[in-house]
Amino acid sequence: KPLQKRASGVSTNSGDADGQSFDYIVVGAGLTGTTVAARLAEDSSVSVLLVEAGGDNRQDSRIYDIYAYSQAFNTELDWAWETDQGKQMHGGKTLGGSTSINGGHYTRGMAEQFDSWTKLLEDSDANAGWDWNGIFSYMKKSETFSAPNDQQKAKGAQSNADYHGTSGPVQITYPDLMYGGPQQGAFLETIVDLTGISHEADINGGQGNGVSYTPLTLSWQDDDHRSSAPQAYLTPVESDRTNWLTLVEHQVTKINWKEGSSPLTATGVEFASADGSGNRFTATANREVIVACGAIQSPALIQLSGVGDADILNDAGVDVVLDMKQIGRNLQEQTMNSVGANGNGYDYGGRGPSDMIAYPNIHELFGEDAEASISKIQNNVASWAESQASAGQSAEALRTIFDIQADLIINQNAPVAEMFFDSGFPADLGIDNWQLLPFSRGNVAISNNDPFTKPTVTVNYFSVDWDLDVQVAACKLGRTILSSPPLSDLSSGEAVPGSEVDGSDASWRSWVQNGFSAVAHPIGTLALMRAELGGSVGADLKLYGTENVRVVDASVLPMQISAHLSAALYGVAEKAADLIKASH
Ligand SMILES: Cc1cc2nc3c(=O)[nH]c(=O)nc-3n(C[C@H](O)[C@H](O)[C@H](O)COP(=O)(O)OP(=O)(O)OC[C@H]3O[C@@H](n4cnc5c(N)ncnc54)[C@H](O)[C@@H]3O)c2cc1C
Repeated sequence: KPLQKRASGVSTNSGDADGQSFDYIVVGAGLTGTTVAARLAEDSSVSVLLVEAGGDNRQDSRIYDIYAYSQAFNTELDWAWETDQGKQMHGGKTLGGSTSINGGHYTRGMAEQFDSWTKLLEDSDANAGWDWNGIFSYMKKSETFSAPNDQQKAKGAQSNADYHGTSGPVQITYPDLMYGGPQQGAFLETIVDLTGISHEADINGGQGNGVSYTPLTLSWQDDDHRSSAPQAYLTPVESDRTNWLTLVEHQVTKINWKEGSSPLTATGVEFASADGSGNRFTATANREVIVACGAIQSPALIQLSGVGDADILNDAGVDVVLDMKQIGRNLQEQTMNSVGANGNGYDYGGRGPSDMIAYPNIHELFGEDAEASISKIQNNVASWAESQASAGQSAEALRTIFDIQADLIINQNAPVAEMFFDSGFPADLGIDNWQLLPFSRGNVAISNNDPFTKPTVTVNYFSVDWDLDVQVAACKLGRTILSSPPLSDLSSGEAVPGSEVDGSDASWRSWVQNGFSAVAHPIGTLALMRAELGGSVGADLKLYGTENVRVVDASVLPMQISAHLSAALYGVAEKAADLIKASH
């Protein structure tokens, strides 16, 4: 019997996957799903189906134009989840997921933060490569770094070749229209003067604590357009990889299980048109189902498939297949407030995007109040674990995790805030400030059995008040920086918050709490940790209790890192692809 010819490339036709079988079915064509699917499909003897709820918008300028940041928000390209406290969290609903709508800023965090993940795993998995060295090598594998050219160097960009890859799919470099005016350099000088933070030539080698010009995920060979996950991993091989089908505009509605199997064995997935209309279809997975829907939709999909906290599933009307209360817990999201001053008419000297970022540690952020903040952590970490227990596995489990987090902050100088110097937002001289390492924990839970109802997202922002201390300290330091030389020489006065904040702690706290936004860096909801700590996957990334379901996306990060997330996640996804390949 001749082999049936299977469809490949990017399709909107459900019939191309319905009733078909594939070796691997990858759910969600965002950062991690696209990376894993592409690497698996390098083996021409296996077949790969990648399913994406959003459309293929690669030709849409809101996607490819790196200067169009935020134009996709609250459109069909954005999940725009509502969260507690009336906030909204953005996430890409399009081929490429959040890499198609994100800011493109490329930073990696601190080596010790990755190393700490091994402490959360079983002892037997301590050498499985879930540490800085292991993930750093995979970050490099994903990357082609183009060192700054002479004009970019003249504007301040520097790099260290040892930190970067030269032959990976994701293009990393500086924009041609990089700002060359006085503002970025003045911010750098001012924050170094005020805090003693070190000026790092290239912050992407695991040092993480410092202030630096930082590169972006964009391609100079392609007019400085965005180097999204599909532009990197799919577009170049789209017509060659006849063993790889990407089905867009279709949402996976549940994972199908083999009746009575234990551990649970996935037979494939059910899917439907992403507008929620029409029939349910089925595709079969010969080997594995790989979940990559991001930290909000992945736990929701697993709950819809009958795996999760029995109380949540019962309330939602979903039959319980496996009671695992940790699914969707341990959510960690960050908070942002921006401060700004009007300029004195100086020339920006380019178009950006902004690329000057500071990552202060607790001493640099709090200055003379640092010891008090350290004592606050030491004296309260046990009670915080108690107060967050319902969003974790138990108070005891959270205590173990919080002790590791506290050690990173207190003893390893892990950066506690990001201060992103933003030319033109919210005023000429802008600083976006965010708390990087919250102790507050939240959760994601489906509210009914309709896969097209978005899950309930509860972040519990600032439920540990130290998180608010950090957010306030960053905004205060931002104000001080804006009013100190040499940056203040470029200013004609503070614009935000201005007279709304009189400088008292109370006025800062209320301004921050009223005005903050979610950063859109959710992680942790299916964490890479021991089950007793509230983890959902082990070092092989297999969902506990299952035979052939892996999770490869931002859900698995057990704790926040002091960086934007994409660099780390490309590393995680590259590593995931290798371990899946090696296991068959
Ligand atoms: C507004 C914004 C700005 C950001 N800025 C930066 C930045 O400057 N630098 C940086 O490094 N990081 C940034 N990030 C973070 C980074 O982009 C994300 O952390 C990363 O993309 C997450 O990867 P992921 O694979 O977990 O999820 P995603 O990339 O979000 O992909 C998940 C995909 O799954 C799809 N999906 C979900 N459910 C289903 C389903 N049931 N069936 C089929 N498909 C489904 C989604 O539509 C989506 O395409 C930003 C993120 C956002 C939202």
